[in-house]
Amino acid sequence: MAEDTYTIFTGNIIHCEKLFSIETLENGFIIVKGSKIVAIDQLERLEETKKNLEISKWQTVTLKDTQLLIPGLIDTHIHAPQYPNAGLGYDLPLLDWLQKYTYNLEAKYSDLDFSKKVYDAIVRKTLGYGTTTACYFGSLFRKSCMVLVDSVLQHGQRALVGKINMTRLAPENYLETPEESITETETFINDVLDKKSRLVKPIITPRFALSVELDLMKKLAVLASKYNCHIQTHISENCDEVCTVKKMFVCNEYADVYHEANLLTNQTILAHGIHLTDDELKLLSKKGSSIAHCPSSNSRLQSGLCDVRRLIEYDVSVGLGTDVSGGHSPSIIEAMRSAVDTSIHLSYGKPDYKHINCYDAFCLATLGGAKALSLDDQVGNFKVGKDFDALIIDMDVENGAVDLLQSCNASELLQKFVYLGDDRNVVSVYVAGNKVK
Ligand SMILES: Nc1nc2[nH]cnc2c(=O)[nH]1
Ligand SMILES: [Zn+2]
Repeated sequence: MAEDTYTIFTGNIIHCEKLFSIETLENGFIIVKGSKIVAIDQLERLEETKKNLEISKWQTVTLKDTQLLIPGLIDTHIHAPQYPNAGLGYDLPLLDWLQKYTYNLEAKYSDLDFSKKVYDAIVRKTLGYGTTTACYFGSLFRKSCMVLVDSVLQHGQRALVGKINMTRLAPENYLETPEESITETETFINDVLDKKSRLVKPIITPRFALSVELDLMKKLAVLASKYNCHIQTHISENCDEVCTVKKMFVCNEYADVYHEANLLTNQTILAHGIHLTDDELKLLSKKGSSIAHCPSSNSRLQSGLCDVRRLIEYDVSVGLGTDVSGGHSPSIIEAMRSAVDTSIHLSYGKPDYKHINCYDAFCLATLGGAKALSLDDQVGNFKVGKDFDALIIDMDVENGAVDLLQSCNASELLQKFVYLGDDRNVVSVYVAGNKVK
């Protein structure tokens, strides 16, 4: 959208106003100027608002009764190079799965043509499912990670992109020395910053504690501080992983390792966190570090059931992640369903346990993700002043998975979307006011 033109969206609007409360406007409007939301209200106040804002030129997008305007979905944890393995190799738990399937695939990304092919595909696919912001793990290879950055820029997604750091416990051709790890990461950060994009930022990405020695982690924390960068890694995903970390680092808790390395900041996002202890959750809460909840992956790799309710009670920010290809699906719609299922499974036999519902999952996939990535000053809901990252959902599309067969109000359309929706129901995608689908 040109900076001086206004676009007025009218129709059903739903967003997570604050965690975990939904605002529904059955007959509402949002006014967008350039990349920003300048007004949101009930339709009867549109004329008055246009007058107040002195809007003389605008275009209108009028939603159908079967359509819904919602904030863009946020994937807080996804491995772009693992996309070719989505749906494959779920016969092994985490540590064996990494050795047998994952590192061998990721080692292929020294090939930049292969990188381009896969990265274009995953960025287009996630945008198609309505992921307006993605927090990507790349591969070990800096140049390949820049190919991912270029795909993201080309297709107009908002993203954090990380070059993995990994110096041990993988095949020879997929390791770097600690010296290379630091210099390549700093070069990568500068190369991404040189793109001068508002939408795409670098993120420091030590793979997990087993891949990187403490001294290197400390140096990466210094880089994060120097460039004010986000940090991402994995934590407490699998019981064998937790035991091995405790033995290798001679520590009481997994989180102590990251704490000692100064990697726990309020811009740190940790994937999984299934087996965290109460003390670790207190530490994460104190540090303002967040969890990327990846329920599909937790099932596919038989890692366990992550209790999101418990994380929220400890005041730890939570977003949703697909964790492709630990997770089989690149869709955050699927992750919302899986988050509800996991929570219901945890509630069995506990009469007082309040499992999360589809509205909670929607909050996690939007404002929750934005908070987890510390991007909630920019995205996550339709507050005036934020960027317009949004989806038009239509639950009555031809050849979709859903036959609507009755009229539905806005809340019912959202329920249908969470439980039955897929990319065919995501008819338009906007990132910072630009229509990218
Ligand atoms: N799910 C998952 N967990 C990890 N822990 C370390 N690396 C990985 C990975 O690639 N996927
Ligand atoms: Zn992961």
